[in-house]
Amino acid sequence: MSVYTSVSQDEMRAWLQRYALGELVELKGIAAGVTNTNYFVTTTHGRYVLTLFEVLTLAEVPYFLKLKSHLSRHGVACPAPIADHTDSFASMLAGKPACLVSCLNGKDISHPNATQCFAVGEMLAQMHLAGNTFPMRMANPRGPAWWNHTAAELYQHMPADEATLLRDEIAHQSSHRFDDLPQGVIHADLFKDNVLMDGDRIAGFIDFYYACNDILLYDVAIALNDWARLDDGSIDDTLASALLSGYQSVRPLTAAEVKAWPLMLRAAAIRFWTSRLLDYYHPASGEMTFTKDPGVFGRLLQAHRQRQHFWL
Ligand SMILES: Nc1ncnc2c1ncn2[C@@H]1O[C@H](COP(=O)(O)OP(=O)(O)OP(=O)(O)O)[C@@H](O)[C@H]1O
Ligand SMILES: N[C@@H](CCO)C(=O)O
Repeated sequence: MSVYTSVSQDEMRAWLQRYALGELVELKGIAAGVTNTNYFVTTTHGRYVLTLFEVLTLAEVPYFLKLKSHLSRHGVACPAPIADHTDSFASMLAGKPACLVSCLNGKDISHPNATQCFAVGEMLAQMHLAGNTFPMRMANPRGPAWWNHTAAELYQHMPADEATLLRDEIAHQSSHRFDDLPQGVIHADLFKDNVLMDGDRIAGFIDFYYACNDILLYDVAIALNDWARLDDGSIDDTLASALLSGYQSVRPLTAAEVKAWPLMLRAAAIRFWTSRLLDYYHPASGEMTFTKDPGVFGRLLQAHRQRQHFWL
């Protein structure tokens, strides 16, 4: 399904000469994934994942690959990019920027248990600490400025009560400053489908393509809003507490973060409500889109606004 760009065995064999990875044994397309083309590549040296970037340019890719390399070198569970004989992580293949990363032994899960939520929180905090020494910088492409101007265009399409809620929440968020909160490298999209699990162990975080510099607590809120959310849209107290305990077992939250936490959960809900609304009302033309339900995040925002207890 998500093999948009086909790579032939011959093309792959020739491209592999750039690497010290032996000879091609098998090349197999991966059905999962929405944005990029991915293949499992087996060589005489081992198993790797090939990604052909369908949107990012060759100039844009190094930030993400260098970040993954940095995190992996620091022990954070994520794929390690493989460097070629020119010491580059990416080059063109079949007309697209392409890279090879280590293949992780795990699967994404849709119904995590508390142990798994604890492990995700713990690894996220490890990632935040390891990110402190990453020298490159990236602004958040989906921060408040983005949701502000994107939502302004969406209100006209939305049911009036939902538009009022989104408008009111964005105004409320704009009146708060979070400058005193710890910042660093964040994943910014740590949903369940972006973590491969091996039982209760994290095999690896994947899909770093929204990674950027921003408020660390915002990343925790994004993860909690997905990992602790049940099928009926409600947040499970046990899963939420487990994720936060895991996080704080590595990096305890500051007093300023504890104070900002309720609003941060709401900010994280706005981010994905807005992006899903955008996909819903304006699906990108010519692209195969798999629109996810925006309403989930509207209801979650409403629930967070009424919540009295925040698991801290
Ligand atoms: N390093 C890896 N090791 C093992 N499997 C991987 C690895 N990277 C990706 N996969 C598999 O490939 C699938 C698709 O990857 P991914 O979700 O990154 O696709 P994408 O199209 O690049 O991103 P998205 O779906 O978020 O737009 C994953 O669900 C996972 O099954
Ligand atoms: N994780 C996002 C999609 C990728 O940004 C969502 O579920 O809306």
